[in-house]
Amino acid sequence: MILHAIGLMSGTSLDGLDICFARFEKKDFWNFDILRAETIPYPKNWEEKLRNSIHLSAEELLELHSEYGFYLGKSARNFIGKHQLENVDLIASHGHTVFHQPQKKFTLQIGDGRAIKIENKLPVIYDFRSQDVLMGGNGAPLVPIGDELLFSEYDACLNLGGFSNISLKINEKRIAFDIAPVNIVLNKLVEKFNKSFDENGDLARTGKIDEDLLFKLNSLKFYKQSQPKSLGIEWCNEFIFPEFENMDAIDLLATFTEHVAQQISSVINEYQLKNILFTGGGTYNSYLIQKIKEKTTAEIIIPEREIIDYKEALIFAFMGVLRLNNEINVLSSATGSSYDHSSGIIV
Ligand SMILES: Nc1ncnc2c1ncn2[C@@H]1O[C@H](COP(=O)(O)OP(=O)(O)OP(=O)(O)O)[C@@H](O)[C@H]1O
Ligand SMILES: CC(=O)N[C@H]1[C@@H]2OC[C@@H](O2)[C@@H](O)[C@@H]1O[C@H](C)C(=O)O
Repeated sequence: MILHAIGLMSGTSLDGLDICFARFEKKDFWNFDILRAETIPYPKNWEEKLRNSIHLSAEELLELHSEYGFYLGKSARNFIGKHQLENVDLIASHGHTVFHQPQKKFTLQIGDGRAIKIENKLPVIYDFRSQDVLMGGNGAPLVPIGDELLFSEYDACLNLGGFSNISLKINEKRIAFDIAPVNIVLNKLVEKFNKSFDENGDLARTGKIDEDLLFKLNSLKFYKQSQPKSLGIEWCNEFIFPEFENMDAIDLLATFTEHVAQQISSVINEYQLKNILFTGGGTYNSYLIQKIKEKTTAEIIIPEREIIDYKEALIFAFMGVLRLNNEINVLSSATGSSYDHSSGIIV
């Protein structure tokens, strides 16, 4: 079986919309080939709209859900036109997460899939997380199904995005969980320097680690919880940002980078991982990578740019393919829901 799919992913860092067009073929195993991929940076007004979405009234949020759906649909249409793609079988869209509170059984990714369908007249699969949280799961992370079926040659896959999450296999069972917030915090800290991110970790490199703050951060309850577990921006607002009052921004960057490196390496060491595939924009933060390497003997594998940047969009495209075939696309061992299932609304 061969299917060609587009995956749309809007990450927590709000740097842009990742679009990945890939070919998937199932023989004994699934194979993939990324054919085209692109990040469409958000225009300032869209970045702001999405960033402010948590403060909207219910009515305004519904309006944004439609408007952003058309934005996604048009972006996919432009991408198809620009690359003259004639064989797209489906579009799978993650949407943009506004609220994520699995303990209260809700999660919201805006960007109405029906609007994407109107713009493209192709099968669209969207809303991949809600079913899982209704079933008592965390609704995240979802990419482990792709790690399991497309990247099984690695001991573990680790994503350094807005948050850091890992998926790994123990006793033939794939588990996954969020490790710590990463770029969502680092990006906020560099706003003071009129930058959108700490390129290669160069600012953090010059700062001084505040041992008291480091201890406080490492003592947060989340780090002691057992998996499955996941983080949301609400958690950073409540537990991370209040710790930052009155401190030098450079030292905060240095301390937080050290904190992330410690949390990540402690997971690598705890599970005695031998080789780990690193992806997500934080992989370009050479200072953070250097710090992680100093704290573990595991092999850190940094793949080609296409995989670093588009693995998540690729896996959402793949989840759409699985959904269309009615195959399992959410692993309950990763999300903590009651059983493996095939998730996503098809229109
Ligand atoms: N050269 C670089 N040096 C340091 N950090 C970088 C570099 N390039 C990208 N980044 C970081 O990576 C971020 C983007 O990463 P990515 O696109 O993986 O995040 P995301 O998809 O929004 O997150 P998530 O996976 O949590 O949804 C940027 O906002 C920036 O913080
Ligand atoms: C609720 C939500 O959007 N979670 C994202 C977020 O960004 C990274 C981390 O937090 C991960 O749990 C998840 O995304 C990835 C793609 C996932 O579900 O696997």
